[in-house]
Amino acid sequence: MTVDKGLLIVLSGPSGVGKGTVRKAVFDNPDTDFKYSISMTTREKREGEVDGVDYFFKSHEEFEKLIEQDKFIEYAEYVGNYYGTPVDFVRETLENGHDVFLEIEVEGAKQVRDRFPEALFIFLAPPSIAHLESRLIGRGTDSQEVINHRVQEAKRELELMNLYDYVVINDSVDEACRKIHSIVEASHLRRSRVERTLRKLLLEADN
Ligand SMILES: Nc1nc2c(ncn2[C@@H]2O[C@H](COP(=O)(O)OP(=O)(O)O)[C@@H](O)[C@H]2O)c(=O)[nH]1
Ligand SMILES: Nc1ncnc2c1ncn2[C@@H]1O[C@H](COP(=O)(O)OP(=O)(O)O)[C@@H](O)[C@H]1O
Repeated sequence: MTVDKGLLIVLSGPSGVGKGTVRKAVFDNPDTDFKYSISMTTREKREGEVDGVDYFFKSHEEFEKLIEQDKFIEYAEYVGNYYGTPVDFVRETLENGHDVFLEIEVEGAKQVRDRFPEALFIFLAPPSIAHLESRLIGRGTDSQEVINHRVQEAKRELELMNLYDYVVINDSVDEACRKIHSIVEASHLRRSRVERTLRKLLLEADN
């Protein structure tokens, strides 16, 4: 562990909990100095989305070639499309001492745990299942059948919560953002303390 390297921050949670909304609010805050890792995806670009800003949009063939070349920290298939985190950007940015923020679904987050166990894992949870369902309905992007499926999936995904370092309830978006900022701050302080103590003990052991 070296504190001059950046911290990898992973925000995950069930579909419809508000990951995208909270992530946007975190990056709208001018005090945020984490770097957002733009994912690659094979899904269609939506109206208003910009290639290289919202996602790097790739064909299935391009994405599978990148998988073969081991270009992802993690990737997952989600509702019929691939989504993945490019490895080069994350490694270079962390090496340069900047914190990197990932907003990804739960399967991908599991893979990040294996490759970056020192990362900070934050689970975004809904205040209740009823809130989750009404947010999915309110978003207006899915049929009732897909919503029912997502709610069933979410119940399974909620059980993964205990694998995370922190759980943030997305009641108010502003409050969730504030909590994420203080969790990151606390993690930096903890890392510095641990490293200082470790250095001191190793120095003593050498003498
Ligand atoms: N595993 C993984 N999931 C991702 C990545 N990028 C985005 N996602 C997740 O993919 C899911 C679908 O994202 P998107 O198609 O933008 O739709 P929406 O967030 O449901 O409106 C969300 O849960 C995102 O958090 C990634 O690089 N890896
Ligand atoms: N704290 C919140 N209170 C009320 N509605 C919210 C909140 N957070 C997100 N939403 C709404 O819930 C829906 C799902 O949010 P979204 O960010 O798309 O979720 P995810 O990225 O986790 O799938 C959106 O319509 C969004 O506006």
